[in-house]
Amino acid sequence: MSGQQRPRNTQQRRSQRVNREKKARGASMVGTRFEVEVGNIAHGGFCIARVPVGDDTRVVFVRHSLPGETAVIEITEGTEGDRFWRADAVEILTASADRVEAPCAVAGPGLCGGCDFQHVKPAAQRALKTAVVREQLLRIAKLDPADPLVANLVVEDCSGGDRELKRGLRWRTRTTFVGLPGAPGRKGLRKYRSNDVIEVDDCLITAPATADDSGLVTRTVEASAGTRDFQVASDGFWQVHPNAPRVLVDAVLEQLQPQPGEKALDLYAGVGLFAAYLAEAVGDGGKVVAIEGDAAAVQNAKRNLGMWRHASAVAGGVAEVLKEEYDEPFDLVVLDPPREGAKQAVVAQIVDRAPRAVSYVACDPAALARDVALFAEMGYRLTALRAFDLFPMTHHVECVAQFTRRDVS
Ligand SMILES: C[S@@+](CC[C@H](N)C(=O)[O-])C[C@H]1O[C@@H](n2cnc3c(N)ncnc32)[C@H](O)[C@@H]1O
Repeated sequence: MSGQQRPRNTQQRRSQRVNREKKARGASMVGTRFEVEVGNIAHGGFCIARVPVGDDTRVVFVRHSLPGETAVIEITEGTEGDRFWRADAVEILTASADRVEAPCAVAGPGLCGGCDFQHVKPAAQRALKTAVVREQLLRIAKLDPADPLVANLVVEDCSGGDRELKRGLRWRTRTTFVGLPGAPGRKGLRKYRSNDVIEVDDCLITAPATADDSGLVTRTVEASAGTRDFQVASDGFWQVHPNAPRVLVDAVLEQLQPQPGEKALDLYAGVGLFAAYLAEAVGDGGKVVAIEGDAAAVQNAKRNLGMWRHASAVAGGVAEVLKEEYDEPFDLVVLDPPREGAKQAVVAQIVDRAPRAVSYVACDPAALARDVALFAEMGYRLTALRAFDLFPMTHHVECVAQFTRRDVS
């Protein structure tokens, strides 16, 4: 379509707008190479580098690199006018002592987008994640670097001594493969920030026996507070790392210290993992309410909590159910929201119930940091923090944060 032609439909209008914006941002930088010194790790699995552009510098988010390395990077996204570019490290000139040969043959520039840290020793991966969690808490939640919760934070190894898990391999109990276009029967995974698929016959972070995809599956959790079975839809939410349920239940119970007779909320409850352990601990003089948005998960939570009359599972959005059905005090709250975090409305609802302790299971440290700031504004201090390496080889990290009302010692 020429510049003079009027766009005929929304798609053409959008593509005209995108072209105009691209022109304003200058020529594409994709494919351009620079030699850089790689700086700190950032949230998202890349390191920060800067390249000179005229009198200015440009920030570049570099994958497949490590802090302190010198490397040749190749720009993968960005135009001359953009404030930052994305790049892959395509040649390492001075390697970090933390660098290893990636165990996976499809990890690396332009290949599978599933892992970020295949080229990093497992212990060093945890150190990178520790740095990211700290940085988010300092920058977003404005915590003091000298605060022992920040200064002493260490992302914990969750392999439990298993040889493959210790190497960061064979931990994913669920992986969604996609069909390889034009090759029936062959499968793959998507490239980084792309819809292109790369063939992956054997994903090394995927556990050998993954769930089949029909009906219910039984998951057994052996936590310190006892062994329990849970019914989960095979396509429903369940913690992906085999040790995650145990590790998270132990951390949450350690933070909440539930007592007989107490009232507890399990928010974003899934099939009632935390609610079940809380129900046992508070006993029939107490009360546990699990709130979950996914109807199938709620049906399974009802089954999983069925043996306790003082425990119930309720379907609906957390903010709405709390407001409409549970506008009453609770002693304890555990929440495990999706990546975007709990946000203002839910934090305010939690604080309104005046719990003596809150345990917050967070899969995104930036969202956690935003919610730490909200809790602080509303009178709840961050009083304990643990972080777990439940997603080895990727930049993801799980945190469990305890908040305590300021007037509770
Ligand atoms: C990270 S999972 C946690 C599940 C559970 N705590 C567990 O460990 O198995 C988050 C859950 O929140 C649910 N969810 C997401 N947004 C919600 C909302 N606004 N209200 C209620 N549940 C929600 C999802 O369906 C999902 O089951």
